[in-house]
Parts: sequence; structure tokens; C-alpha cells
Amino acid sequence: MSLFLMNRYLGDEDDDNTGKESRSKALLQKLQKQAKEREQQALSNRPHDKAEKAEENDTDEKEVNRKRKTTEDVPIQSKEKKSKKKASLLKTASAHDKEIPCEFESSTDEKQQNREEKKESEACSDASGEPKGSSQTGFPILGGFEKKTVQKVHRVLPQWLAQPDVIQKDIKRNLIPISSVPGICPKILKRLEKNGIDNFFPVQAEVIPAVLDGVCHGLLMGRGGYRPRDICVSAPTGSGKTLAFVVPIIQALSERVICQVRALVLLPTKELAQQVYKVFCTYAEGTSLKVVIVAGQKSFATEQASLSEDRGRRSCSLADIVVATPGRLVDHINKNDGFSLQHLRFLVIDEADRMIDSMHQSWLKLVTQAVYKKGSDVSIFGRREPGPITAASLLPAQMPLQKLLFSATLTQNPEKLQQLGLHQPRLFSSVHSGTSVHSGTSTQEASQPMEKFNFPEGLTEYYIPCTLSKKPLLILHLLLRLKFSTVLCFTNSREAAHRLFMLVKLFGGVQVAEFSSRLSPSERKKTLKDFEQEKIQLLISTDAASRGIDIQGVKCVVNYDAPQFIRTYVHRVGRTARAGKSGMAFTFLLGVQEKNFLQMVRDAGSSGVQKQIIQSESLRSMEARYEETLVELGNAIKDEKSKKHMAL
Ligand SMILES: Nc1ncnc2c1ncn2[C@@H]1O[C@H](COP(=O)(O)OP(=O)(O)OP(=O)(O)O)[C@@H](O)[C@H]1O
Repeated sequence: MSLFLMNRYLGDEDDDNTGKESRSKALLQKLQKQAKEREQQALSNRPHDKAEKAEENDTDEKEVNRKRKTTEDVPIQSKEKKSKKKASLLKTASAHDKEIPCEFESSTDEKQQNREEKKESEACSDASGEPKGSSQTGFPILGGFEKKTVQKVHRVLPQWLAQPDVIQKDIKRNLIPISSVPGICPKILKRLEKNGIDNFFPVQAEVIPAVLDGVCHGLLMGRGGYRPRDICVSAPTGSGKTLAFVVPIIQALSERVICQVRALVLLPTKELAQQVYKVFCTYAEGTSLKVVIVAGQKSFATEQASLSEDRGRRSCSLADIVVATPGRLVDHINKNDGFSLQHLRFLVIDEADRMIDSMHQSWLKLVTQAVYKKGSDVSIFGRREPGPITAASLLPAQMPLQKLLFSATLTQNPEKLQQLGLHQPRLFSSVHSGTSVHSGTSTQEASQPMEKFNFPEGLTEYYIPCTLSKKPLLILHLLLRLKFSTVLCFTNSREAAHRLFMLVKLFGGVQVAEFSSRLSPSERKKTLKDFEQEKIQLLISTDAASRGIDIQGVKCVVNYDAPQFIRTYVHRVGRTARAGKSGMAFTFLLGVQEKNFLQMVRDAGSSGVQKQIIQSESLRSMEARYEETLVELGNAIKDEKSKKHMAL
């Protein structure tokens, strides 16, 4: 198919039109001559083409004869029918418009003409298949851009992602006695026992020795004198990932002499930072290690004072391990002169997939700059940002920065992971995806392949088909009739969480609380504590509590609003069935959501979501009270709004 007509460059513009014309003619003649020569040359080079051409002509002739014969062979009856039909067509047409019969005839002529033109253009192609100059312009006509069907795209993962070190996901059947895991020092073993940990979970038994292996020759170099490999861990929710980094870091740093920030642990929210900070404090007890949290719970000045102090002219670190949220960390790097990361040995990124999404805050770039800051006073341990490994780059030895990534939904998107600048990463995972083949037919689909995740072994997933108006009754039914307790219920917005909280409270009979950004950090802390102590039966929350929060004894998770993303679902339902225990997750689904939701969960590797039908009769007895409550709710919300308005 010819698409473009290419005009050639004819020289600089000339005002003299005659000169231009004569030059064009000369150029045209020259080109035509060249084309002729090329054609002749090609024909003489490939004599067999002539034979082929002759053969082709021969075949054409035969084809025409065959057609003629077939037309002649057509039974006379049908021939007569055809001519009759044509005559009647002409008749009818002429009755309406006299020109139509002419068009009829001319269209046959046109076809004939087209055919001739086609033959002509075919003849224009030279023997090598290249188009020859057009008879009118002498310019080559380009073409050949046919429609092509897009091929299936096979997703190929880098080896380290495709072939991870496999972690058993069944916790209960794969407990490993702490004393049989190599490399753990007696002090830490004692502390573990004291905290009731007799066995390691599979993820801990795999990851702790791997991290300790990187410090077997001290903090300065890894095994064989090389920089230790970065470690990525993708294991189900509640599988014990926190201890998998707390234990080796405490052990590796416990022999340090001078207090410097050697481990930085980053988490996406204040609550998570607080939770991990607590675990670090528990295991740092009895050592000289100092753990500090900078997550914005206290004022900047208070955090600053906990990080360093001035002794004479020097600023001395008061922290060995810093647990932080990215926002506050960036503040301290930028504004706190006493905060130094020049001795950083471990950078732990928990909830790594979420942290990668917050890379726009450029926290990683700032951390890297702070670690390899020039003009530091750390002459013996001077650090340069590592480049390619050469004999020269390995000397002098410098403290490596090892990155440890943890998540229940670690992305397998190499492009995203690349942003972290990982060094020879090693992946521990309970999902073995291999080089999964994506069945999409477009490149866009292929770039967003369906990722597989692992769900806790003890989790049973259900969905309840419902309508919008029945949702509040369903949650009340679960608590009041089915007597569920310690239920964590998720909505998709804080407004929805608040309304549902008000409604349940007004309905009565349930100890209910809400958890969202409406509450201050201290209120949120207290709410979580009350929920953990089972003072609250139903906690209605936004996704603020969906990630990482470890609340003992959550027996049931309810997705009041179906989550839009699979990662959200995995983290929400992962608030139950933790540490090898069992738990239930219910998702309320509207008719329109059912198909897509079930498909999404199945694609992500769930063993199946069971359908649970709650008959309308079961809800009937609550309906009258519910109607009254709706009126009360309307008034309560109006009151709230007017109070807010007055406060402004
Ligand atoms: N070896 C162990 N023995 C007994 N309990 C453990 C052990 N390891 C961890 N736990 C408990 O298991 C629970 C879940 O652990 P943790 O919070 O580390 O899970 P996680 O994998 O980080 O989950 P998430 O992905 O949801 O953040 C915690 O309450 C923790 O105290």
C-alpha cells in the first residue's frame, strides 16, 4: 500500500522560476536515466527473473482462459437469468434516474481501469522489489506499512526475581527451634526465649542467617571481602517479617564501640514506626544500643535532641538505630546538622512497595547523599558511592550500605525495584512466579502483569452479596446476631467510616470506635490499645490500619466497601490470621462488583472466596430500629456540621 509521496531536496530556493524549472527537468531526466540503468542492470544480473516473469504471464493467460471457459460453461438458464436481472435493474433504475445505467456501465469500466493501474504500478517495481520512480514525478513511492497483529508478550523477569529462595508459607508446620538456626549469639537467644519465642517462623529462619552472613567479618566487609548483597523479602502478612530484621541488626551492632546511626528503618506511617520501634527496644534491652524514633509524634526539636547532642565543638550521636517515617526523616536530613548518616550500615525499607510509591519525596536520594557526604571526618572509614567493581574500587575497604526490603506484596516490577539501586539483590519469597507468561495482547497490558501474592494459611475468605441499603444491617447482623467480636471493618473513605461509626453507635448494642485521620495521633494510639484489649468490639477504619498493624486477637476482618486494588485487599485481610492463627475475612459485594472482584482475587493467587448468603428474613427484625436510626443519624450529622461551622 503506497502511503507517502516523498519529495526530494532540489537545492536552495531560487527566485528565478525559469532556472528552477529547467533544473527540475534536468534532475528528473537524470533520475529517470538512473532508474532505467538500474532496471537493466538488475535484469541482466538475474536472468532467471525473466523466466519467472514469462512463466507468470503464462499463468495469467491460463487463468484468463480458465475464467473465460468457466463463464462459457455456466448453464444457459442462469445466463439468461443474469441478463434478465440486469435488464430489470436497468429498467427500474432508468425509471428513477436516467444516469444510473451509465454509472453501472462506468463502474465496470472503472474496475477495468483500476486493474490496469494496478498492473502498471506492479510493473513499476524493479526486480529487487524496490519501487521505481513514478512515471509522473520520477520520485519513489514508499509503502508496505500493513496492519500487524500484536504478538503475545512474554514477561521475562531477572534471574533473582524469577528464582527466589523459597520460604515455606505454612507457619505451623515449619517452626524451627531458635537454637538450630546458625549464627545467633547466646545473648539474643536468651532474649528471644524471655519474650516467649522458642521457634522461628520460616521467614525468620531463612532471612536472619542471610543477614548475619553479611556481617560475619564485621561491619566493614561481607563474606570474602565483598560488599554484601541486598536482601528483599516477600512473605505473607503476619509471617513475622519484623523479627527477621530486628534480630540480626541488634546482633550485628551490639559489639559497636562508638554510638553512631548504623541502622535506619523506614516505614510509611507513624503507627507502624511506633510498632517497630517497640520491637527494637525490646531486643535492644540489656545492650548499649540506643533506639530512637523520628515519626512526627513529637516536636522536631524534641526529636532533634534525642538524635544528637553537642559535646564541646563536636556533635555526638545519641542513636544507633533510627526508626522513621520518610517525611520526618527528610526534615532531619535537611534541617538537623547533628543528624549524620555517614556511618549507616543497614537501610531497612519495610512495606517496601508502598515506600517505593512514596519515592516522589526523594527520601532515598537524600539518604544516599547523606551517607556518602563529602568532606566528612570519617577518614578511616571514608566512603564513596559505589560504582562498578574493579580492583581499584575495592581498595581501600569502606563500610558497605546494605539494603533490606520487606513486604507482603513486594512488587515484581523490575523497573520499580531498580529505583532502589539494589546491589546484587537476593530475594526470599513464598511466591514462586518464575517467568510468568502474560496472556495480554497489547504492550500496555503486558507492562502491568497480574502479580501473585500469598495469603496466610489460616485465612478463610468469604463474600456476602448485598445491596447498598442492606450493608449497615449486615454488619449489625454479624455483631448482634452472630456474636462476632474483635471485628476490624474497612471502608474506602474517612467520611464513610465516620457515618458508619455514628450509625452503629446510634443503633446501640455494640462497642464501636472509628480509626482514621479524623483522630489525632494520641487518639489513634489509644483506640488501637482499647481494641487490642478487647474494650472495643467493632473498629471501623480507613486503610490507615490496613498495613502492617499487628493487633493481637483480630478474629474477623470485614471489607464493608470492597477494596479497589488487590494489594489493599491482601493487607486488609492480613490483619487477621496472623502468626499461624486462623481468621475470617468477609467482603460485602454489590451485584456490579462481584465478577471483577472475584476475578481480581483469584488472579492474585487466593485459594478461593466462598459465597455466604444472609437471607433478608434474618435482617427483618432489625429493620424498624434501623429506620429510626437513619433519622437520628441525619440529625446528628446536621448537628455536627453546624458545630463545625460555628467553630470556623
Ligand atoms: N517466632 C515467633 N513466634 C511467635 N510469634 C511470633 C514469632 N515471630 C513473630 N511473631 C508474632 O507474629 C505477629 C506478626 O509478626 P509481624 O508483625 O512481624 O508480621 P509481618 O510479617 O511483619 O506482617 P505484616 O506484613 O502484616 O506487616 C506478631 O505479633 C509477632 O509478635
